Amino acid sequence: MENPIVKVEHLYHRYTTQWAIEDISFEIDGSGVVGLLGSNGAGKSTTMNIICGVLKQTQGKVFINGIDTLKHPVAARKYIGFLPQKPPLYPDLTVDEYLRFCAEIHWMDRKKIKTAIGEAEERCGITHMKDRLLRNLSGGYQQRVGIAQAILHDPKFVVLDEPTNGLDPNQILEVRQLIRDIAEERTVMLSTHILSEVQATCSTIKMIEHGRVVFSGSVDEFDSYIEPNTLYATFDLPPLPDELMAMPGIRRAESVGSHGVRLTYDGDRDTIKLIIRESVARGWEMTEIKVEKSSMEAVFAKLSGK
Ligand SMILES: Nc1ncnc2c1ncn2[C@@H]1O[C@H](COP(=O)(O)OP(=O)(O)OP(=O)(O)O)[C@@H](O)[C@H]1O
Repeated sequence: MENPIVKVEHLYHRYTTQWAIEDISFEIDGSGVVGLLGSNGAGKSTTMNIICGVLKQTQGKVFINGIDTLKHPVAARKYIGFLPQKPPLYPDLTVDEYLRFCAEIHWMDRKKIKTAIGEAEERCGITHMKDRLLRNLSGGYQQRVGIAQAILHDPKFVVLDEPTNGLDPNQILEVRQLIRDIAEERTVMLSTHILSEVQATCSTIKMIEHGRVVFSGSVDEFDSYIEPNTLYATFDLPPLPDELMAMPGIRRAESVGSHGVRLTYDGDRDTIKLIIRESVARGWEMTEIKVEKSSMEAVFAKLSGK
């Protein structure tokens, strides 16, 4: 059986006396984008830095494609591309010079470097900037160069620490599209605390709080983590909220505009059926009824204990 691209086993780290992360374990496999979520200081960067071999864990193991990162760090790193929170760019180099330098520190085969740089530049939409000094690039282009260095050696696993931080809204959209593109043929893990970013780019989520994994699953599972208990209905001849509150299973009712009503209910499908029957019987002329899920923000707040 093939090894998962990443396996983290009982990972602990402390910088000083307190644990920054405690007993983190997970596996990641297949292509797509995994979102690493968590509040400020939750332990995302610590986890990513350890996985990428730039920080040595206090305890626990990381395997990249089955390779133990402590025993064989150089072999493991061949499979990893990493864009840290602060991209390691050298402002006095041109894009081409910088990517050549990165290829050399990845010990890439010299004969393949030129082609690899050309491909990475094309992929990241920076070919026309290849002779520009990095200091003269906009934040969005600098981020693309950072992503280009992370995919230059064609790694199976790419780690991006807050890749859209500091970009303007247009640059954010472009970089997210680029991330989705590069995740078509490899696994990408990105950290963020922007929930719309997770919805726009990720297929699965791992959430860390106080150094521990508090959620692991699909974006849909995250969305449905809080049992939905709100209904939204519209009527051509809406009833008074009190009429709805008198029905079994309805806890609250409030009017929204001239035709809408938001209802807090007991979560039972029979309550929805009852509202529909009553609407017909009493001539309220219902035009829509839907279950409203909790927002990602509400799920995030619940999981982070806030
Ligand atoms: N070099 C360091 N020395 C001491 N403590 C540190 C160091 N780096 C991080 N920490 C602490 O470790 C904990 C986890 O930090 P980490 O940077 O991993 O969190 P994060 O989830 O990436 O946060 P953010 O979203 O703010 O980047 C925090 O309490 C942080 O203060």
